[in-house]
Amino acid sequence: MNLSLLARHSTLFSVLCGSFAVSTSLSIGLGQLKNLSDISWLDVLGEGSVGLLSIVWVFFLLISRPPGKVTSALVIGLCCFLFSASLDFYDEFLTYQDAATGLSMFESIPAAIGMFIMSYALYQWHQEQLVLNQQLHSREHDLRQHDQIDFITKLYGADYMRGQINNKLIAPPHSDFSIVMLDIDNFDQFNRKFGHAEGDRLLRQISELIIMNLRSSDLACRYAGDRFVLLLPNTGQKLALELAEQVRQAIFHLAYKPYQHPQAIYHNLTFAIDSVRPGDTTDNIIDRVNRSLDASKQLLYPSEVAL
Ligand SMILES: Nc1nc2c(ncn2[C@@H]2O[C@H](COP(=O)(O)OP(=O)(O)OP(=O)(O)O)[C@@H](O)[C@H]2O)c(=O)[nH]1
Repeated sequence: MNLSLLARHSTLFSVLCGSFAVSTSLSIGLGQLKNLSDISWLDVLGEGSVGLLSIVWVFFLLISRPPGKVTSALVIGLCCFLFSASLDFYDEFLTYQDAATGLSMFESIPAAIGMFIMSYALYQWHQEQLVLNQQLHSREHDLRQHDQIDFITKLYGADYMRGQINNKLIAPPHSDFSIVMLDIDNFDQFNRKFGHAEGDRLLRQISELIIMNLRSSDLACRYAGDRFVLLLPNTGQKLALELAEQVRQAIFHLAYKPYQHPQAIYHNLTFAIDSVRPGDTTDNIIDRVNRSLDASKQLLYPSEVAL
């Protein structure tokens, strides 16, 4: 279970605690304890479970979704629901005098409002998912092999990439096929300054930007660490250069804000391009583009790249 998103939802966490605190104070302030014999334990179990499960739902939302309008609406809707559920739960232990009977009369109103808010948010979530599915579809070429997907970036890994290059080499006719290898500059420094979890988040965002800038026929893979490979079928070197430069520009303009760091951090990529030549094998293409990238890095950062 990845809890890294939890720390970014402090406001929503306060809303959850606030709704719980208000319902508890209202109930305790206005009610009087029932006799034990008047308590229906079956109702306590049922209503207690509803409240508890609402909290579990909020927890899973907070660890699954990034901050944003849809997440806020889902959590606020659930908090309204939890507000009613907790009043209902306290009802089982408390009786209210005439002046406070309004509380039990109106206790279901927040739940209804919460359901409306959640319905709206679920519709927005559905729209969001349609866009994501479209992106997934375009990067997958109809074939998804889950065991070959990189856990952090959700891109295909190096093994899948090798398989795809192999297939391309053995399948005639041999049209233009270019390979771009990209490497994030100074990623190690970023990792050391902001931590590994932030590094993972940055890798994810960069991967999403890469996908968004590719055509439906292209494939992006995570080769290793901060190094990515783009496989571009039916693409000569000139077009490959244009595509790689578009990706570089997109990432260069990503204003990435690490957690609790007010200033945006910008990143550059270095890339190398190669095209399949007659008699090539998968290993020598990868080796060639790898060496070409190392050479470019060495020119840009002479002291950092090992020979
Ligand atoms: N957060 C995170 N870091 C990773 C992962 N895999 C590799 N790294 C880190 O990526 C960094 C790669 O370092 P380098 O190869 O020196 O890359 P660099 O700092 O970009 O240096 P240049 O390529 O010369 O610009 C190291 O700090 C690795 O620990 C990962 O999955 N997540």
